[in-house]
Amino acid sequence: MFIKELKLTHYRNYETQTVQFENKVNVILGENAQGKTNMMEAIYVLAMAKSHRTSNDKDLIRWDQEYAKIEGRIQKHNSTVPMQLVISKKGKKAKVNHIEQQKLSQYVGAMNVIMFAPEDLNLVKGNPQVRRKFIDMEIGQVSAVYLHELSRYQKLLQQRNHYLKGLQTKRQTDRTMLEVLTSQLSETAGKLLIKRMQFVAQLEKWAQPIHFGISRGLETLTIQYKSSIEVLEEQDLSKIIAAYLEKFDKIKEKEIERGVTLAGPHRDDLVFFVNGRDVQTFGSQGQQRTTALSLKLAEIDLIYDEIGEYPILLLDDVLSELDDFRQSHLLNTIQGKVQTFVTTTSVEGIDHQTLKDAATYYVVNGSLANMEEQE
Ligand SMILES: Nc1ncnc2c1ncn2[C@@H]1O[C@H](COP(=O)(O)OP(=O)(O)OP(=O)(O)O)[C@@H](O)[C@H]1O
Repeated sequence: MFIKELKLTHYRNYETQTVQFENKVNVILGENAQGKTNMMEAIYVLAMAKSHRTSNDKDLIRWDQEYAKIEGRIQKHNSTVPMQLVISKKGKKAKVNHIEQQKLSQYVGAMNVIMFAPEDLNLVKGNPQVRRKFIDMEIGQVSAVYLHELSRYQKLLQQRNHYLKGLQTKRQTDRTMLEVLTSQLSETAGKLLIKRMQFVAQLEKWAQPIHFGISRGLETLTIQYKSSIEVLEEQDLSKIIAAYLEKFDKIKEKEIERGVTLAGPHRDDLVFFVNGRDVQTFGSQGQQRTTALSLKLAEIDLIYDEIGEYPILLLDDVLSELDDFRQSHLLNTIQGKVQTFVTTTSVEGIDHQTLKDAATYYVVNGSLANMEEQE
């Protein structure tokens, strides 16, 4: 799939901007603080209905305005799909094919993007929360059911924590409600866990040959899903639910004492190994970078495998950060099949071949122009 046209209204430092894009590499050039990242973020938000860099939607609205609007025409399976997202102080409204989507979980997935920005190195280096968010966002792109289960899980978790706090302070003494919530939580946790384990197996399958290639055949990447229960190989839902119930039964007193839920997908993590060693602890900067890049590139194949279309790739400020070998590896992976957006302050350090075949845009103070049309 690819974006044919993007229109921004009152988005960050853009007043109104309409731009046509081609199904190839699009380079967005500009000095610092002109609006390069804002443009990439707008494409990401159009797809995911949330930003990768702020959880406060109001930040996306131009300072002097009441709402922000992102509209896109997406070419997909031989048809053009209009998408629209309006962000106002009251909330978000999303449309696909001019039809308003009642739930954002139904909207997400109509368009698929993969963002690779400098902070994605935190995927390996950062805390478990970053990796959990990565898993949730990526599965969510291809599974509306997963997003639905995830929001159910979060609600149940909140209720359960609230109830545990009540027991802790002895405002509550009856534990019946705790049992009900534990059983509902265990069932939802089981469904999430199975999806996550399937995702991680696929991710490893696609990332392994990519990592092997980038490391010139020297490194084998493996990924382990770390769960708060003993993970069962056969991924049988009823057995997993039983394992959660058993776990909760064991830690019941501790949970009441602490007033929080101590097991479940909200505490899980991913561990990346290179040649059997934990990259977070033992990996060099280069190995961590290669791991993050391999995971992002693997997602291109993974999404294609799931939906039969390549996603759109957003490389924000990272291409010039990669050495020539990693750059050419990346470009070989996407060549001719993945619409790619690259932001940079300078073309220096970017592979010649990439620039030769690319469309170049220049952004100054919230205004984007196609360099060829300018000439
Ligand atoms: N809600 C907003 N309304 C208006 N302007 C905003 C808003 N949010 C951010 N900006 C402005 O957008 C500009 C930053 O744009 P952006 O982050 O896209 O920079 P960039 O071109 O990617 O620069 P760099 O190369 O430094 O990353 C800043 O001038 C900032 O003040």
